Amino acid sequence: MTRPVTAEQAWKATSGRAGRCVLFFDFDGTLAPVSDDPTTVQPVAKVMVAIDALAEVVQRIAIVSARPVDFLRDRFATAPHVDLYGLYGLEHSHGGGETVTEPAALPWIPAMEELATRARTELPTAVLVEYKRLSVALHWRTSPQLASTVEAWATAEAERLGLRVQAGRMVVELKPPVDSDKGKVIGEAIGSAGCAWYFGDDVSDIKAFNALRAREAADPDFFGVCVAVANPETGQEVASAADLTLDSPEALADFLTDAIHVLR
Ligand SMILES: O=P(O)(O)OC[C@H]1O[C@H](O[C@H]2O[C@H](CO)[C@@H](O)[C@H](O)[C@H]2O)[C@H](O)[C@@H](O)[C@@H]1O
Repeated sequence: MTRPVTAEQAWKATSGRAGRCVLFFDFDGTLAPVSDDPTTVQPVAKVMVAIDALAEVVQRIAIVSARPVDFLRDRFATAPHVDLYGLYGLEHSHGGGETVTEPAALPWIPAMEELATRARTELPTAVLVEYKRLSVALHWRTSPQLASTVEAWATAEAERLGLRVQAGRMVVELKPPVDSDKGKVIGEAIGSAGCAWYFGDDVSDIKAFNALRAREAADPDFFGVCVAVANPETGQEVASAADLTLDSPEALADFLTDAIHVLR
């Protein structure tokens, strides 16, 4: 299909191949509204209802997130058919099965634990340190004036320890130097699907968009749709890279609910 597409055109094109289509979703800011406390967020209830219904018509549904799989499993406990890719693909779990961790990342667990402890000691107490076993996220949402302090600390630690830095919405994350990102996840997880949608809100999701584009370029029969969930923090960068833009996780819930009727 020649771009730009409308939502109606995109779902219509999907309906002819729904059984060969994968729906990929980012979590924070896409399925769940952003809030100050990362530990308490939940997906929008109506999204969960729509995902359940869509799972019956599409080939597969997967979450591709920077969160650990355990966190995602807790949120998707009622939807074991949803595949989970956590920590940018360093962990995954399929069909409610065990969590598999990328072996190359395992030796980094002690360094990450130590890093989180030092972050709590060395950074201002207003910075929220989120230890995720294989990565550490440093949040300044409740104290935006600390952004440059946190970024400078993270950059210095990344250089000192040989870690990778991932920027996000009022957060910077330190990760092991293991090749894994949302683009790589999508490139591998698409498998032999004939169609895929990716929904995301943050800069790390652009790599997933690019992976769909690359697949489309390599396979003219493949149909990919990239959807941005808009927000003032990532601004135009994600929206510009997408085919379609939605206003919020709540708008995504309505969008998916409408799609059920087209795909059935
Ligand atoms: O890949 P994602 O699922 O989108 O995860 C990205 C980051 O999401 C979380 O942080 C973001 O959401 C928090 C809760 O709403 C918010 O407080 C924070 O400001 C956002 O950056 C998560 O806590 C991070 O670990 C993820 O990297």
